[in-house]
Amino acid sequence: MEDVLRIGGVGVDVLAATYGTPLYIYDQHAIEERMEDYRRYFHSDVLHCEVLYASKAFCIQEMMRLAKRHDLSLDVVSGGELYTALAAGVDPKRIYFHGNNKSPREIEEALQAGVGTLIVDNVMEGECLCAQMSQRTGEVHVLLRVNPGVTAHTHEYIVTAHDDSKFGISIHEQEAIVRLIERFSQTAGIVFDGFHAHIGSQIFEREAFETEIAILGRFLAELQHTYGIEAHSLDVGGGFAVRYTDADAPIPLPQLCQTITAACERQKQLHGLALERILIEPGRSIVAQAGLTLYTVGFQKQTAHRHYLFVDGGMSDNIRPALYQAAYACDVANRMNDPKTVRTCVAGKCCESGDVLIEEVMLPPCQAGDLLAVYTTGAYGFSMASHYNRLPRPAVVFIKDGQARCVVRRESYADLLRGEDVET
Ligand SMILES: Cc1ncc(COP(=O)(O)O)c(C=O)c1O
Ligand SMILES: N[C@@H](CCCC[NH3+])C(=O)O
Repeated sequence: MEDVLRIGGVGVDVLAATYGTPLYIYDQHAIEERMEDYRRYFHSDVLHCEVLYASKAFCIQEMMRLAKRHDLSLDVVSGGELYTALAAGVDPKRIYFHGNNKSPREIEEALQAGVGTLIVDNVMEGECLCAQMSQRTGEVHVLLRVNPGVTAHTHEYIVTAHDDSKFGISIHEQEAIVRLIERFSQTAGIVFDGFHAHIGSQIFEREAFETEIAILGRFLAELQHTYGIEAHSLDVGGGFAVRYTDADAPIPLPQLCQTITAACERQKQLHGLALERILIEPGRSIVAQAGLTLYTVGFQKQTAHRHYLFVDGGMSDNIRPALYQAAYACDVANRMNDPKTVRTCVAGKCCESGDVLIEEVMLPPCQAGDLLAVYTTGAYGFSMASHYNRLPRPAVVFIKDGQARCVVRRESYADLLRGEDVET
């Protein structure tokens, strides 16, 4: 192995010298390969299969363009994500608009743009949509988000389908669901397609998805056989785990896709469902492993129990360790062959004791100016970045075929003042 880490054939020392640090670096080929793999493996002979990229994981125009090029649809959850997708030239019909509290204005924007499908999250939103549709012409497809009450084993902040979740209507509220679907059928322009559920994020167990689908199957059967409501589409969400450290063993993609398609086929057959189409919404598992964050090492210090190594970013570019106690792996990227002899705590530069990127990792002795690569930061890093402590957001670089290209420029101090030239 060379002393300097290379991404897509380019040395990270060259990238740091050209674009500065902190820097989000993506292997574009890895993203595209993953998109293709999803398209290849999410397949059924019985059901039409559709893959949506959950853009919240990493929402920039270039990602939207890649999704479009690889024929993925898009999941957006806000006017801002929708705006980004449209700006990138995504066909609005391929956009699915999620969110538990879309504003009336966002709904209006989505309808105006001709967004293909709205995922209605609660009864009030459904009523708001019906009211807006009765004032206009055109058509919108609707999926209703239901909460199947599945508790997946992941961090409590990213579980989305326990009984008291803020997302979706509980499948136990059948009357409310039936009434809402009736309202949809009475409203010109609304085409009710079926249901959506999403049980959480970074989920490792196949059984969680099998349980989700079995519960949804029984629910669809009850609606179909008791009320004559046919759901032609079922979107089972995303949440597929990735490998952040050696402790993680995600379900391999072919098995994951097979688990989902087989479970859906089984439910269709078991209950004689009218189901024709199934959808999944991977976000993290498309981009996380294709990305890393490159930092420059600054000062170090020894306390009674810890050796601290400070880097030039931190919770402002990666909130996940502070928010979810997320674990990451890293290397001193210009000393890849040096023996790892120092038990190190990697901390950021933000004014918070919790600004620790990696609690404990063995690293080689290193100096100010060395480069530290934190792996698997491609999802929910840039998209959850903040300006805390007025740190400008890092640049984003995509590497393909040995060529680097800056797809988001580094923010300047002047960018931080944008919007403040008002009523002084
Ligand atoms: C509705 C919905 N779909 C898809 C996703 C994407 O999840 P992940 O990035 O874990 O695949 C999320 C986030 O958890 C979500 O809330
Ligand atoms: N942002 C979270 C996951 C939430 C996904 C959106 N529902 C993470 O970084 O793990």
